[in-house]
Parts: sequence; C-alpha cells; structure tokens
Amino acid sequence: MKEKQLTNLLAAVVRQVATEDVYLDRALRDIFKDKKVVDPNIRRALSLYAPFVFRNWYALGGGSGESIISIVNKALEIPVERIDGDNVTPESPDFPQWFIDLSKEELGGSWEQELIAFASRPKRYIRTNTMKVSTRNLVDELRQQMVVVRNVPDFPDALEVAGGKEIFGTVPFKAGLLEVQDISSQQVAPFLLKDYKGSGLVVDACAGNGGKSLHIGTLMGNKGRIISMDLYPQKLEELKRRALKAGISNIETRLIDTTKVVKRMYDKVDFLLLDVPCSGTGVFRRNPESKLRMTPESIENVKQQQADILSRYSKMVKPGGVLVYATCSILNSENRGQVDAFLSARPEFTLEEDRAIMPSSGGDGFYMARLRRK
Ligand SMILES: C[S@@+](CC[C@H](N)C(=O)[O-])C[C@H]1O[C@@H](n2cnc3c(N)ncnc32)[C@H](O)[C@@H]1O
Repeated sequence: MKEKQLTNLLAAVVRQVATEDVYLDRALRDIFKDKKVVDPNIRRALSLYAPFVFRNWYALGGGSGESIISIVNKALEIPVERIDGDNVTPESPDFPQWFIDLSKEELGGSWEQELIAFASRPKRYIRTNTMKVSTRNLVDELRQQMVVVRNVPDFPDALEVAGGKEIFGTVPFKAGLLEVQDISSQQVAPFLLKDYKGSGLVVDACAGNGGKSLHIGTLMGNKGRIISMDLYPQKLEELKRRALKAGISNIETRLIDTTKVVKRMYDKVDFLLLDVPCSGTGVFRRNPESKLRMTPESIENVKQQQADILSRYSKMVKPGGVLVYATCSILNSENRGQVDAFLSARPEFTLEEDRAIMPSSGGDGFYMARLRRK
C-alpha cells in the first residue's frame, strides 16, 4: 500500500518536472503541501528518490522514450539505504552526448571525473550571520534544536549540516542567525573584499535575491555602502526582506530599469561584483533536473549576456578599483575564456587572481576572477 503511494507520488513529481518545466524543489514542496503527505517515511523517500531520478535520468532511460512510470519503477528497485548513503557511483557520466563532447573540449582530461562528481548528493552548508551570533554559539543553538552540524576546515564562519531536523523550521533560522549558502559561493564575498580597508563604494550588480550581498554586508560589519542591483524588482524585494531579517542595514537596492542606472555609476565604484547569469553547469548536484532543460543554444545565449554585462558594467569601476567576475559554471568558455576576451579588449584592466572550484572538490562548481582597473 505504502509502496503504491510512493510510486504514484514520485511519478507525479517526476512528470511535473520533466514535462511541465517545474523546478524539482517546487514540485516536492507542492506535493508535500497539497497532497498532505504526512507519513515521514514517504516524505523522506520522496526527497531522496526524486533528485536521484534526475541525477540518473539518462541511465534510467529518460531522453530515450522510456515512460515515466518505468523510470520511476527502475529507480525504486534501488534500496533507499544505498541512495541515502550516497553509494551509487555510476560507471559513466549521466549527461546527453552533446554536453559530454562539450565538457571534453572545455575541461580536458578531468572531464569525466568532474561529470561523475555530479552523481553524488549535495552537501548542505550554512553560513553564520556573524552580525548576530558567533559560530560557536550557533553550533550550540542548532544542537539544542537537534540539527547535526560540523565545522568546515579553513572556513570559520561555515558549518556543514550533517543531518537531524530540517534547518528551515528551526529557531536560529527564523531569527536570522544563519544563511543557507554553498561552501563555494561563500568564497566570493571575501575574494571581492580582499583589499577592503573600511571605505569605498561596493556594488553587487547582479544581486538577485542577495545571497552574496548579505555576505558582503556582514563582512563589512554593517558599515560603508553597498548598492545591490538587478533587472527584477521581485528579487530585490526578497533581498530587502532577507537583509532586514539578517539585521543588515548598509544595503541599498537599485532596479536596473533603464541603461541610465548603470551609466550614472560610471567611474564611481571601488568594488564591483558581477555574479553573472550562467549555464549553471557547476550546480547539477543541487539542481539535477536542469540538465534536461539545457541546450547548446541556451549556453551560447548566456555567454552573450555575460560578455555584454562585462563590457558595459565594468565601466562602473573607477581607476584603481576592483571587479570580480563570478559564475556557477564549470565551462572554461564562460569563465577564464570570458575574462581573457575582456582583458584583450580592455587593456586598462589586469587580472590579479582567479579561482576555478570544481565539483570534485565536494561543493558546487564555481569560478571567480578578480581584475583591477589601472
Ligand atoms: C547568478 S544570479 C545572481 C545570484 C545572486 N548574486 C546571489 O548570490 O544570490 C544572476 C542574476 O543576474 C540577474 N541579471 C540577469 N541579467 C542582468 C543584467 N543585464 N543586469 C543585471 N542583472 C542581471 C538575474 O536576474 C539574476 O538574479
């Protein structure tokens, strides 16, 4: 009876994601709410099997005409303990052939190791909001809430969530004592502010919901000035809500509704972050369903946006100022390739340092480059 329920619910989630373009997180959240799935074993099984199906989509027959129910049945043949224990290492990467070819071209000899790394479950990380609490006290508070966390070597403000109660329901989360943020993404704000000495205008020009802006605000100790920009007002509204909750008050938001918004800032910015839209090829572990939607055209399209943003927004940087270009892609053509093309067109910038974090390191695939205007 329970098996039947699990099969039906899993098939419903997979169908929604595969055929209706719904995000996996969203489909799971909706099914937990709408269908009132109360049995904790079924909830747990669904949240393990649904991402597993998409991490192994092609191996299970997706993309070659197999029915959803047959894909789901094949996945459910694998015992839940194996999926939970992260023990399923595929023999080959689970991607369409065109992406495998592209990865060989872009990543060289390490392509297979990196694509296979996406088969494991993502680790979950949080960042202490040091404006409100020390990491040590946060660990105590989370333990009282039955959340199992461990310290992360070399990242004093980061914790890995190893199990226990779901973090979103806890008192420390509701009180804004922490942010959920991948360990790779946590490297960007310190990379941007490496030479920040307590003064200078900081702009996060592709700020989205504010993951990086909040970290920047925290590192600046709520002093100085950050302008967070984006094309979408609803994202900036969410950023403001999160900043309020986190107790960060040095962020000002600015909607890019005309080209003038950026032009007005030419030559004014000391630290500019361009966390540009990208293919998301570094975060397949977290969003395994995104490989079903990606096409060669969508990647080309996003590369044009990156080049355009780099070319126009870099004019905001003042002489002597810093520009950090970041993506959550593993493709060289979106990363160092973009930076090199930019540098040859704009010799007034020099590259100080760049860092490519690959998925085999355990976190999301990420790239960041710090350039300085002469
Ligand atoms: C990778 S996401 C940023 C994530 C965000 N920085 C964070 O840490 O949560 C890229 C963002 O760029 C925004 N965007 C896309 N095109 C843009 C443009 N031309 N100018 C500014 N923002 C843009 C998107 O709306 C999206 O929020």
